[in-house]
Amino acid sequence: MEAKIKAFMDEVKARNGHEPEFIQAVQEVAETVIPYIAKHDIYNGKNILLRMVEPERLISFRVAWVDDEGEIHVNRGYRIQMNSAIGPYKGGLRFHPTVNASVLKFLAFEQVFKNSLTTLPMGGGKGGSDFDPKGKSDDEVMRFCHAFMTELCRHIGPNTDVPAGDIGVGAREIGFLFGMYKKIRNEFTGVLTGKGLSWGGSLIRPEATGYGTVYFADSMLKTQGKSFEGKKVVISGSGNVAQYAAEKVLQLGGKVLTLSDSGGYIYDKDGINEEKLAYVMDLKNNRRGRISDYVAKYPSAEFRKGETPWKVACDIALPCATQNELNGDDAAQLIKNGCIAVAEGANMPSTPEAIHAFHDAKILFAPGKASNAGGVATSGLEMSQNSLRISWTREEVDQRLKGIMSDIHDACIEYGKEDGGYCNYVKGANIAGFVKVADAMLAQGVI
Ligand SMILES: NC(=O)C1=CN([C@@H]2O[C@H](COP(=O)(O)OP(=O)(O)OC[C@H]3O[C@@H](n4cnc5c(N)ncnc54)[C@H](OP(=O)(O)O)[C@@H]3O)[C@@H](O)[C@H]2O)C=CC1
Ligand SMILES: O=C(O)CCC(=O)C(=O)O
Repeated sequence: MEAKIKAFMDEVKARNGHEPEFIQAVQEVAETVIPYIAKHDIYNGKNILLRMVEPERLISFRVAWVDDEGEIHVNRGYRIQMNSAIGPYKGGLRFHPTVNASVLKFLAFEQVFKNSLTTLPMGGGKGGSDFDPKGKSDDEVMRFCHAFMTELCRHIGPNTDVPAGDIGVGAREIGFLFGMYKKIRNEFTGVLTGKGLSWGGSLIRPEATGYGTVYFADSMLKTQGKSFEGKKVVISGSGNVAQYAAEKVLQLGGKVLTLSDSGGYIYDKDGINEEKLAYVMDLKNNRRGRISDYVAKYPSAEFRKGETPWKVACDIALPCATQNELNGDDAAQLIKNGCIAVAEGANMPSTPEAIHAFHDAKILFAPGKASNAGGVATSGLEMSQNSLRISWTREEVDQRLKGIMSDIHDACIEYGKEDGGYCNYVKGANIAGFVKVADAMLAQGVI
């Protein structure tokens, strides 16, 4: 089996050698899915996984825009249309200086499995730009988004490809992107998700990724008769996912000790309660400030510059910032401090070494493609509401989100439970996600 996996990865590396994040994501899937394929005749000899690692379409384009001083800037825009076997391409747009083809291909690849796990009919895609919205005025962000959509609009549509937000793309950016799509195409349609409530958005979509991550972690804890009640929780990030993960942890009786951004993390030993979280939401979403500002408002908290929060002793860790933010040493520290569960709100935040450490220690570990799938699942619910031209209530969407997260948890258990009872959720998510897409690809022939 080792030889088979190596031969497969050699071929992937030969074609994508300069794309480390993409290779990392594929390696993790290959290690769990190739042994499964070997035991199931219908997939043998079809090169399904090799077809799945090649994007159906990779679009790259120039985005030229003018800043407030009249200076012209050029960024690179992308859309990776990875796999459409089970539905239109679906996945977020990331605006961040680290964006490149490797990062977006890893995200698009993960998205294929994640979207399959949601049980909704969505293929996988991802896109974005190396544009950095940080420090830009609202007008500059608007001009960039309009320029970006001027090209992207040719490649997307409600039955073709439906983008949404990700790092650096929130409600403000989705509004500007939607406005330009509508103007150019002269149609009001559900072409993006994460829209404002008065123009086609869904209740609970802003909360969905963070809430879903905590629902998934709660399901994992329940398998051991445990819950969030009274648990110390360490969270990284302070953006969309981190904020609503923190909100749900508080609702379930947990104590949130940390939040972070790329400048460092804040540690509040008294806990970040609802009032403090409301301050963070205003700071980040309206004033667009830094997490370090928290200690000026709440001086009993500490700001630890340039560090990640994994040294803080906790029961549960929720990495909700970015890829590879939690390495093998961090994992060892968490385990040493008695951490019992890790659920990824971000995409691929744990390095392979960290994941091996969690598995070796047999602690509960949920990979992002399972635990953060609530965001895209609720985007799928937004698409359904747009098609039906109706709006479901907050309670109705939340109930559906809970149901979907519980079904994903069950699917991971079905495919990931090992002898001795430990559930390898990475294996479970990869195989459960693979089966549905692979079966659709088999049915559709070699295309
Ligand atoms: N939004 C969604 O619905 C979904 C998001 N995700 C994933 O969740 C993660 C967070 O996304 P989201 O909350 O939407 O994004 P936001 O832009 O709202 O927030 C991102 C947060 O992560 C921090 N961050 C970004 N890059 C780094 C870095 N290199 N080092 C340390 N901190 C960093 C940011 O800090 P700073 O402001 O300093 O950059 C910010 O606090 C991403 O991995 C994303 O792919 C997954 C599923 C759905
Ligand atoms: O809501 C969506 O379509 C995309 C969410 C996303 O980008 C993700 O799940 O990583």
